[in-house]
Amino acid sequence: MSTPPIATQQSAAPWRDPLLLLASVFAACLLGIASRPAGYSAAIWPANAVLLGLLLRNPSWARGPTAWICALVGYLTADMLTGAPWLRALGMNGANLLGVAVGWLFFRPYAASIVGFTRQRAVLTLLAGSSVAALGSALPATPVMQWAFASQAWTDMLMWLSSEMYNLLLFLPLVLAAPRGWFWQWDWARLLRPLRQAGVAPLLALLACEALAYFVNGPGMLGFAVPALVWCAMAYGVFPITVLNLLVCSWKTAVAALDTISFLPDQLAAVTSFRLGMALLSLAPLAVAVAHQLRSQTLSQLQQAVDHDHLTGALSRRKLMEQGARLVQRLHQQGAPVAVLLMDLDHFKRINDSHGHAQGDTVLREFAALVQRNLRPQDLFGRIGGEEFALILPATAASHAQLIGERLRSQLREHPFRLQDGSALQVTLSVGLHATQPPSQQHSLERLLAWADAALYQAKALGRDQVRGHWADQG
Ligand SMILES: Nc1nc2c(ncn2[C@@H]2O[C@H](COP(=O)(O)OP(=O)(O)OP(=O)(O)O)[C@@H](O)[C@H]2O)c(=O)[nH]1
Repeated sequence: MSTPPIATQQSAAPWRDPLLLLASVFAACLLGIASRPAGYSAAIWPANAVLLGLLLRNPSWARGPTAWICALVGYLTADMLTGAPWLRALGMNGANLLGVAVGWLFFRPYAASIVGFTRQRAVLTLLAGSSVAALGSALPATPVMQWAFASQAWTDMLMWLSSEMYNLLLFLPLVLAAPRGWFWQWDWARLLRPLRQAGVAPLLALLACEALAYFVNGPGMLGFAVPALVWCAMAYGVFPITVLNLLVCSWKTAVAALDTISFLPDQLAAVTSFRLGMALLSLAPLAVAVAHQLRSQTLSQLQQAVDHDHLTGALSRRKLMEQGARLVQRLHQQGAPVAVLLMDLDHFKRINDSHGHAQGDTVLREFAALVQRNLRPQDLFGRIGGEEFALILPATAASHAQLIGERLRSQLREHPFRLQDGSALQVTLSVGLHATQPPSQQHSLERLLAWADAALYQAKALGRDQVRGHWADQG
């Protein structure tokens, strides 16, 4: 699945993208600042992941200085409006920006697969890139933290690193997997579609697991949600699982913050272990959702290939017979007429022999396109084999079917097939048709096709380039 940039869905005003970036960074910073314990850096910091995700989704933004300047303004404004000294804000946010730049350089070659998670390896790429980006900001941040909070270098380094891993592995997938246009449209019907399709059972299982984890408590509670998250991943898909991962981890973080962990350096081991554990656990459901999404896409591509003729895009014979039989049966039950047309290009072998197989293929393709332009959505069009095609027209009387056959025949006759030497090739069509006379006639699709075939045989025998009908009283 290729996911186009979030922010290119509407008419592009030149100020809109930088403003969106600035506002996103500013809002994400405020969220992080709200989680900041007194006297230390924030417990969660989504701004870097949000910025990195936006830059990866909109590659042109990162090339000029505007996006980077807007991002810095967003960081600094949020920090200074909430009372941070300007020198500390500059140092810490410089480290944030450096981490984003390192992450962007790492992810840039993989942007096509990581945006929308279109390859299975994207989850491992996410882990590798997030580790590099986290290190890219933790290294320059460490001396700033030491200076700002008079703490120990090793402690600051690990606190920052684990926080960045947590933020990147939870917020970045959300931005990367957000569906097309989601940011602008807030299309709730579309967002809730997975829930409507797959039902609420996986979600209820998740709530039950979390309730159990809350009451059982202890270090093992981190893993309680995993089975339900895996179920949600298979049921709902990639974007919903990034949202659920974030909600579950935020909930666990809030419970841990109220209960046992202070998110201050004096609990370095617990904080680091908790953050890394949470972030790494979220990769399992994400990997399942990505694998499931890719499998579904492959299956639907295979189904498409099986159901359609690869040269002309018409239905395959098998699909036509399957769908057509159901359609004919339904029309019989409704007492509605149905017409069946068998169409065969005249002297097609000569086209192949005189102008080559490739030219023959072009004729087949253009003929199929011509027919398809004439179809209603409810009509079925399939390739029976070689240069023979069938049309099943529901609720169509014989006289109307005859007109359609004539129209296709004359359109093909006038269609300008251009040969390589510039000359024109004329192709003609023979059509045999049969239409049922409801309510008395009830015949199988095979029977209707056999009668249409008898009519086609007549059309060929009478000189080709014509439409012949077969009526039931002809036997
Ligand atoms: N180019 C091309 N030729 C095909 C394809 N499938 C079948 N054919 C050719 O279609 C030709 C059909 O020839 P015939 O069955 O003798 O029919 P015709 O020449 O159209 O003669 P009439 O039907 O009697 O008018 C054969 O030469 C096949 O090789 C295809 O996918 N591409």
